[in-house]
Amino acid sequence: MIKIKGIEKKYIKKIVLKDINFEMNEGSCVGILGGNGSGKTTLLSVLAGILKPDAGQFIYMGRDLLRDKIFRRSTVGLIPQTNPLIEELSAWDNLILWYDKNELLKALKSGVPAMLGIDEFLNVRVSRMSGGMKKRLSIACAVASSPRVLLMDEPSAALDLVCKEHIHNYINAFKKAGGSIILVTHDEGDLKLCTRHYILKNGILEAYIYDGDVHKLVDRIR
Ligand SMILES: Nc1ncnc2c1ncn2[C@@H]1O[C@H](COP(=O)(O)OP(=O)(O)OP(=O)(O)O)[C@@H](O)[C@H]1O
Repeated sequence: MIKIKGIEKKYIKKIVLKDINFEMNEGSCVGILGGNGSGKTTLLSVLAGILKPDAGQFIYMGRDLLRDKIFRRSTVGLIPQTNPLIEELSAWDNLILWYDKNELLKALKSGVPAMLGIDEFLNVRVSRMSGGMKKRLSIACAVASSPRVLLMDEPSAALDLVCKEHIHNYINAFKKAGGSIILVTHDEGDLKLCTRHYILKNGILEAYIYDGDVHKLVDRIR
């Protein structure tokens, strides 16, 4: 069981997150929805340890990941909105910054990089890659340490259908293997992968029952 308890965050005087609470089981995917500027990226940044919250806990296996840096590093993976890749380097050279060489060779045959089709563009420089190739490579880098909890910030934004399918297959496999995902998204396809949905609005997180009606969802987010 993963528990997010009482997360609060303000920037100078602007309160962005007010007492955020939710729980999730292993093998599930929680979708965080909300309008632009509602605080979704701030929430993921707090959970990833990039931003310090004003209050709150992120409990996994009874330990607070916000305070236990070493445990957090081996447990949580973040796939940010903007890719963390080095533009001048090839896919291989980026991957080798995250993986041990033998592990990488194995992973390219049967691990996440293989599932995401990265072997097809191993020697291509990041600066010459499409958005979809960069996103797939970012995911492969983020999961090098086999995290049990993945934080994904709009993984499907601006991707074509083939690339979305690669990423959706990966998300499903990750859940099936018992991993947990907190997914910030605006994408209809991503919403279907989520076992539960929440809307973040005016700093408050509320549960939402998504029934496939996007118009209803848009009205609620507005
Ligand atoms: N470093 C910062 N300093 C001050 N205000 C910030 C900072 N980062 C974000 N904000 C403000 O906090 C609010 C939440 O921003 P955040 O990026 O978390 O929203 P979001 O829901 O992820 O938006 P989007 O959907 O556009 O990516 C916004 O009003 C934003 O302007």
